[in-house]
Amino acid sequence: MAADPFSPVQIGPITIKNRFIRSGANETKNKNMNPTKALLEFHRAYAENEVALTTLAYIAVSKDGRTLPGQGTLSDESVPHYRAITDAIHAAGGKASAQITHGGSFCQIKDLSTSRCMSSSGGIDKMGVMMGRPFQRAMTRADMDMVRDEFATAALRAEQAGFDAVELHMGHGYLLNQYISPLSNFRRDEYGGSAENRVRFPAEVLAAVKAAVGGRLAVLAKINLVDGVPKGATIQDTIVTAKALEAAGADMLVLSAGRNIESTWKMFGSPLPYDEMAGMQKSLLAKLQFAILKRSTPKMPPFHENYLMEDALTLKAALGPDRKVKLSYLGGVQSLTSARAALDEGFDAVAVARALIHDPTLVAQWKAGTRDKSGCTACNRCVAVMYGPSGTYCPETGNAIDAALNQIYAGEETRHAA
Ligand SMILES: Cc1cc2nc3c(=O)[nH]c(=O)nc-3n(C[C@H](O)[C@H](O)[C@H](O)COP(=O)(O)O)c2cc1C
Repeated sequence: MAADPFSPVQIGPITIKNRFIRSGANETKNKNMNPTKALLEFHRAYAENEVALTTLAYIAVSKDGRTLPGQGTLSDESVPHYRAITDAIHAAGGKASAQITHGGSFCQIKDLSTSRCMSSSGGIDKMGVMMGRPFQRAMTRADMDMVRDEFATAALRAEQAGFDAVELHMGHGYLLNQYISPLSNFRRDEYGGSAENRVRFPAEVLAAVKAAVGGRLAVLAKINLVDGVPKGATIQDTIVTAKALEAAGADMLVLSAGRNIESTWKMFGSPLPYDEMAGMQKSLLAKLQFAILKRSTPKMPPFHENYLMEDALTLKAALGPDRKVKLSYLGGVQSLTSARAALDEGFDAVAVARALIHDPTLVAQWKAGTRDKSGCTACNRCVAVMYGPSGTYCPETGNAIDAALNQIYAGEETRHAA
């Protein structure tokens, strides 16, 4: 029977009050790797407006794992800052998830990281070429142990900071996806080759996180259904990936698609505004990067709601009726009607990013019955401004928790009052 969108659902050891998850979307509202009051207000608004689980996006497991200056890390220093945010979310009736991640070969911004970029495989990285830091090295077993332990430590710090869940980012081309995807994994050991081998390290990381916090925090993994380009991960690969992550103890899989360089259109179901993004860059190399990405974007059908449904249904069917792992549909949920359609298909929850960036009160409006369709046009200008000084907001609505908040708080850090 189809779930009521406003009925609770259990994810591992936690229960969230309804089926709506605010999907992780880089807020870039941290300063010196610590969250700001703007980040607190950003997420408080979601919790006050009926989002059951709001995800603080891209929290790097180490300083070297960041890809943008406004991203945070879970360090001993930042724990009290994050505690202030989770307290605010809890007081507003919501729950908080920390998306923990590492950029791997995407960590090319020289001022951000201290060491040479590392990835599943060595060589020249396409993004790195344009950022002036082209070479990445293949991770050794010692590197893999270090990163695995960093994920587990970050999860423990997330628990200290009052988070209810952690989400391991295994999609979109970041480090753990650099193992899963055949576009970036050329290893010849037991961590490369078949889909079973490619998911082995991400599954080890998940098992370490589960051993650290499982039973107290929900452990989610965000994965790609498909990479969306020839030679990329297929849905058959992802069936193997999902089964391995379920066996490693994942409580929920959040089902995304596409890679940051090769196939952003697959991730978003609509093209990125590359001209606007190029215009915001100072360096010629960065402008060139966006021009190349624009040229490589294929002609695609117009954006439509629930654009990842077909692959999501294939995966769900392959996991079978007795699957233990919960599944969150994601991709183009822009109305209560499309959210209901996903729940009617048997998904346990829906994750929403752009429609909630456009209007953080949307789920409350759905609950009150005052609105169905979001006004978000999937123009993706929120992605373009993410690289600017205000961090992520909707330039179309300039919503209540946008740049104004950043001005009020001017990057002020959020220290817990206690
Ligand atoms: C501005 C912006 C930033 C994003 N940053 C992240 C991120 O940090 N981590 C992540 O997993 N996904 C990120 N995403 C992807 C979204 O979580 C989501 O997968 C995608 O937008 C499709 O969902 P939607 O149709 O509900 O927007 C971002 C999306 C947007 C629009």
